[in-house]
Amino acid sequence: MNATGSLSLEYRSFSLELTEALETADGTIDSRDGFLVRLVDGDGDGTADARSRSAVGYGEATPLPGWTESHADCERALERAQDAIRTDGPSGALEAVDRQVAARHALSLALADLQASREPTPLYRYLGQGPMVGRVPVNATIGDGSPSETATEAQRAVDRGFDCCKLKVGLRSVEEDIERVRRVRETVGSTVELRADANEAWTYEEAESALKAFSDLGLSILEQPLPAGALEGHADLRARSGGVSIALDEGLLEHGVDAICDAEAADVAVLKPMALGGIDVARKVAAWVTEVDITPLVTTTIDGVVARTGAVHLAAAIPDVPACGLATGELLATDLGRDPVLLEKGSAVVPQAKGLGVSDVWDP
Ligand SMILES: O=C(O)CCC(=O)c1ccccc1C(=O)O
Ligand SMILES: [Mg+2]
Repeated sequence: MNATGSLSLEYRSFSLELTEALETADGTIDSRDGFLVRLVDGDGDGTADARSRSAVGYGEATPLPGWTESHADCERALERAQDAIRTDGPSGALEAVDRQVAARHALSLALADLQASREPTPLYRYLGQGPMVGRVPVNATIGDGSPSETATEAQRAVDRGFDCCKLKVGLRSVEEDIERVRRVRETVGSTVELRADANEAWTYEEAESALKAFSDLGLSILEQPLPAGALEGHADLRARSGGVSIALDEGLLEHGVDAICDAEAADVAVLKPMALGGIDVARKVAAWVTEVDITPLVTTTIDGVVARTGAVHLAAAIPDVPACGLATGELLATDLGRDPVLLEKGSAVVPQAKGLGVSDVWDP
């Protein structure tokens, strides 16, 4: 692609309601507001040759308070990128959004989509240079609810083909959360993988008593039981987790890989491309954590189809990735366009078209 001149960035805002608010210990998510980004690379002289050389890349910035910059800061960053890309090309534009992770996510995704489309190769192969990957395993995401509501939701997910369910915990007493997991286990049987995400809700003592019960119930992963700051606490929990893997999500964003590794605070690292600043950054973090024997897994921040599909490509570029939190499209009442990712028997079918494989998203 040309360094300067022919590359232009456009963005438009969107608001996507969830079908039902997702209750987490961090707060309730009921709508996702952000910006769809389009990069157009073309000489624009109108000749057939120029048109055949012109290409489009899509990106999405969907800020989430507490995880990324604010909506207003994101918009200002995209404005800067729009100016910078004209004068200084992609590297100048990336520099202009360097500290706004959602805006950087959008720009870097649009650049990667454009470049992969030109090669032409599916985005995950452009990212990972690895073999063809047909599908990546995914988990169902289940919000807070009573024990019987939670069991019903989990069974519904299993009936639709999921074999891994992640339950949001930490909004009720630990006893009740244990009861929820118990009811789910009784309902779905022993072969379904169960995980829980406390989003920092617990004290050490609460986490310890939850882990004891969760271990007996065959829970595979407990995500972020303690506040992000508690690296030592997570390391201590790991030492007595009874076979339950400890995952850090908020903790990874706060401390980075080195500190987590030094403290031996995690078995699993949760990678959210929107919060890390892009799938390119997340891909590097994935390689880095793998090297220090931490298992990477990918989740969305309940994003629109552009960012969600980017996250599917990221997961496909990670060898032997465990089930990822990518089945979040079904939580949205509306979306930016047609979903190119089919969910089938607990897996996301990876698009094999060039680039992201997302089209028809620009016109609302
Ligand atoms: O991992 C999943 O199943 C879905 C993603 C998810 O749980 C999430 C979505 C938005 C914000 C935070 C989180 C989280 O993992 O803590
Ligand atoms: Mg989490």
